[in-house]
Amino acid sequence: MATQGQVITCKAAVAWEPNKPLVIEEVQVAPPQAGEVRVKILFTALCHTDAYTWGGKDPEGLFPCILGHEAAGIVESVGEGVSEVQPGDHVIPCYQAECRECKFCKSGKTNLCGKVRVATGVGVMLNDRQSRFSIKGKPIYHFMGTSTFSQYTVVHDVSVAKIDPAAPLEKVCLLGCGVPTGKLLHFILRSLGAVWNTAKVEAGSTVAIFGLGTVGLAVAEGAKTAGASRIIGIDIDVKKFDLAKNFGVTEFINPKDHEQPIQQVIVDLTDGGVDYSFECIGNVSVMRAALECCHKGWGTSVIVGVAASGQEISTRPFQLVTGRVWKGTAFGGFKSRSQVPGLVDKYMKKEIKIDEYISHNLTLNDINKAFDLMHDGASLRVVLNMHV
Ligand SMILES: NC(=O)c1ccc[n+]([C@@H]2O[C@H](COP(=O)([O-])OP(=O)(O)OC[C@H]3O[C@@H](n4cnc5c(N)ncnc54)[C@H](O)[C@@H]3O)[C@@H](O)[C@H]2O)c1
Ligand SMILES: N[C@@H](CCC(=O)N[C@@H](CSCO)C(=O)NCC(=O)O)C(=O)O
Ligand SMILES: [Zn+2]
Ligand SMILES: [Zn+2]
Repeated sequence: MATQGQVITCKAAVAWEPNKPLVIEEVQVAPPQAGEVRVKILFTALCHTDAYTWGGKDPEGLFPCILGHEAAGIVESVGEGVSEVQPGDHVIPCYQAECRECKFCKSGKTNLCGKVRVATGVGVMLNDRQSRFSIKGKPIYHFMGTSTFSQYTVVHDVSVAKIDPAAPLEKVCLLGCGVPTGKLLHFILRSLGAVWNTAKVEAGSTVAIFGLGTVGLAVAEGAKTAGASRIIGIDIDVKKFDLAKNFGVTEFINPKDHEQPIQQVIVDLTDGGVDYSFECIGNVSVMRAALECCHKGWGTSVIVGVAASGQEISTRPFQLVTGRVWKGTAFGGFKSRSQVPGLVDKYMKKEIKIDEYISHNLTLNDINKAFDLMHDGASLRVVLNMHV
């Protein structure tokens, strides 16, 4: 291919400083080194985590950088030793890597992978601890090992999932983060004990979901599929309530309508608390409420939201002594390279929703408008066409 082994100059949205509008720049993207893959990004969506890092709340946030981690594209070229993908393959970059060799991957206990995390946390590639992005010689940091707000990006080979080439990339890009993250209910249930019959356990269970963005709505969809009898959605933005009905939410609570703490409101409504709760916001006070609205003896609360640097969670230990369980998840517990292709197949068979989470389609040039829509609560997922 003409570009193989060459530096590619293309457009990317660069975050020069926290909170300052992203700037569409011409960036130079170096060829992939050993174990790396250069991907032409066709479509990317925005996730709240991009806004969080851009907002200066991420202790791992480095500037200038190229954000973005929910995307789909086509492999342009591969570095030495890359065997699982080749130019032309359709792929989803995966911020959560899967090397299949490290102690995390081999543990059978987690979807986290240790192979490249040390590099992706500091915005560089593992090989030489350098960035593949630059502008006139000035390095620009990578983000989450994906940097999908660029027309071309370089990722580690352990961070790319090969998918069905028939899948529409403008839709399945959402499988790079938000939708799988919300599909975590089955993972949580599995981790509670393989001997349980999931369907029987779940029939009749009650669920509270704090935050009805894409992640919270995907949790609702999963809870509905699992047979939950009551799915209580909690949000301070009433616009989310009508929408959330389509994803299985059966009751709504706006904390602003209540004087009592929201956990008390939910405990009163549910005869002592819910079986499962999910915090999909990133607010540590809400995390506490989400734990404390769980039923004594068995209620499980899952932290999904990402909280700002320096924030800590707290509760009375008595909440845990009396049987509530507090846990968290990254990427819904899915092993990325192994399981993302299967999620694409499920979408193709109409077994999981994706289209319903896409509220806007814009272009890379509109990226700041897309962040405005997110901040105004006016969007679910905004998908950017990267080459228009
Ligand atoms: N753990 C993971 O793997 C993972 C993956 C993706 C996203 N996330 C995180 O999940 C969270 C949700 O992501 P998203 O993209 O769905 O975000 P989003 O911005 O689309 O949705 C957040 C929702 O929370 C609501 N909200 C805000 N403050 C609230 C409050 N105090 N009480 C009730 N509702 C409130 C907002 O109105 C909005 O509807 C973010 O923190 C994101 O960083 C985590
Ligand atoms: N950099 C932050 C951590 C951010 C975080 O927790 N990220 C989630 C994914 S959010 C996707 O939208 C995650 O998967 N974490 C596990 C990991 O990063 O390995 C910080 O340092 O606080
Ligand atoms: Zn995300
Ligand atoms: Zn690994």
